Amino acid sequence: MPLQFTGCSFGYHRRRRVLDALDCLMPKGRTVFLGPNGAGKSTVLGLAASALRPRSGTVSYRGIDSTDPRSLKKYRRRVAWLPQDVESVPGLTARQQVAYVGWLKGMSRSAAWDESLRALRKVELARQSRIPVDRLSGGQRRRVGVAQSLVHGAEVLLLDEPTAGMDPRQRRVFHDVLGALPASVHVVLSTHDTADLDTAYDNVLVLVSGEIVFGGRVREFLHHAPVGTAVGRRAEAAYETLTERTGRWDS
Ligand SMILES: Nc1ncnc2c1ncn2[C@@H]1O[C@H](COP(=O)(O)OP(=O)(O)OP(=O)(O)O)[C@@H](O)[C@H]1O
Repeated sequence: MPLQFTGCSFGYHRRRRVLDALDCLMPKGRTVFLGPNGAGKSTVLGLAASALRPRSGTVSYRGIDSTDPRSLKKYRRRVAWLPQDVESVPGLTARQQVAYVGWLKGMSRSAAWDESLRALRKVELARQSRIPVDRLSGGQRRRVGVAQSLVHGAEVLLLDEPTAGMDPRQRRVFHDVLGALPASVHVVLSTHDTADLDTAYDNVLVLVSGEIVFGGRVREFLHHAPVGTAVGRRAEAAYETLTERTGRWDS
């Protein structure tokens, strides 16, 4: 069973609901999560990470319910989340912070320490491993965040605009890291970048105003581009068709 939202409603504080009884299945493989600013992508990923709690409904992975306090720990061990803002733990170096996240996810101290360096190597940050995270650049901090999401070998990676602020080389490194993950790892990645969509991902989810307007394979998504669209523009055109069809502006 993949990651599943069932009748999930959520709003921040007492404000209007961002999600209203959302039913959604995030299938196996690499899923790119698209939608206009403010559509609710970060909210969905935060709920999937169990960092946010739905007002009603459930979020589960392979039948493990994140909204049940008895299974929350088990759920969190399977899931890794890279939020939009990677926080630095004051005083910790890049390696210490990545190891700390591994330990929080249930690894032994020594395994977390060893794996932290391996994860930092993957994102080409081994040389900066002794530098406090709050002294790294924005793009480097995002790479620490990617290392944090890799450290404990999670079954599900939830990545919220992971390449924002990365230079072109590091974006390539990131996509290589993604490509080298075992096929069994589920990846859900939010982005506004539709380039390379057909080669980098298996599935597409499009969210508009808290509603899924498309969920399916990349091939089916590309069929939404108007006939005659140049091959290089098909993903962008399909996205425009699907988001404009709703006739609403989200930002
Ligand atoms: N911490 C918060 N407090 C109050 N409202 C919030 C908070 N975070 C998000 N929202 C609101 O929830 C809605 C969905 O926001 P969200 O960040 O999930 O969208 P998004 O699709 O990720 O947007 P973007 O593409 O700009 O990152 C927006 O109306 C936003 O203003």
